[in-house]
Amino acid sequence: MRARQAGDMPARVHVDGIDVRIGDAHILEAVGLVAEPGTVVGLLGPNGSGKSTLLRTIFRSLPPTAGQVHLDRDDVWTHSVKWNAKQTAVVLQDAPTEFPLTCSEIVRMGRTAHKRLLEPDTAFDEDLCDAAMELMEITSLAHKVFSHVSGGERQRVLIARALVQQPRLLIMDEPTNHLDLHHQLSLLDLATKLGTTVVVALHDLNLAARYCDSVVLLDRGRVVAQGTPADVLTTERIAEVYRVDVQIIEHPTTGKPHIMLC
Ligand SMILES: Nc1ncnc2c1ncn2[C@@H]1O[C@H](COP(=O)(O)OP(=O)(O)OP(=O)(O)O)[C@@H](O)[C@H]1O
Repeated sequence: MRARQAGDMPARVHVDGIDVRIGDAHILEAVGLVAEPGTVVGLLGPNGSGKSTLLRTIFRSLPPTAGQVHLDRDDVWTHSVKWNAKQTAVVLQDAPTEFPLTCSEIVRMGRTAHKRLLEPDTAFDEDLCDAAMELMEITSLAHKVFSHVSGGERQRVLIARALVQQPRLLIMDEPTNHLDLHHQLSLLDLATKLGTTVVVALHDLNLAARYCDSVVLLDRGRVVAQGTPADVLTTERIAEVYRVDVQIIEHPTTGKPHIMLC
């Protein structure tokens, strides 16, 4: 399944000098990052370091106090919600569960950004939704009520909804949280193959090292380091930022850094 519409290119994301202040709290300070088109960029950092807040400024949910977010040449904050919905799909940590809708209806909602009000689904929409549900292994859940399925199943429904949106940028906030090991690996493997640009907040450093082209390490609202996982994830930095002693080896199969607790 392709994550984009024919003719649409994956976005280049440029976040520059982002500050977020809420009341007296300075939550993000001069944060910047670049996600090259079609790459997977991991946002890492301890609890409260600012990952979700940064993602919210990128998908136009929380206006920054200063700084800019560009998708290619477009400043997302100068465009409408509708425009942004055509570019960016978002999978968040805590999905509302009160919808009286089936899983299939939730997935179909992903097509809304590309349609006019009350425009019926086409055969193309149907095919896209069927393919996304198959890919996320949720076809058997199609007629189940979204709020009645498990946390991991709900997460996979929401990922399928994001895929049918055919975004140029896919943002995911700790998408592996509710997923079992098989679905964690297949989701991140899929992220590397979609061809769209992906910015994903992750807690699992080994998954980040394995699947991300580059990572941005945040601590207390500031970028500590960014670059390839091998450059950023050093024993010294992990000890400093996470307050945990680790050993790092080269994974015998993937050749990627593999982090082990001491
Ligand atoms: N609306 C708000 N008002 C005040 N403080 C806030 C608000 N939203 C977030 N914060 C604070 O900003 C900081 C960063 O929060 P954020 O959710 O971005 O962190 P995170 O890195 O995503 O954390 P986690 O890994 O726990 O999900 C936290 O200290 C949080 O308490």
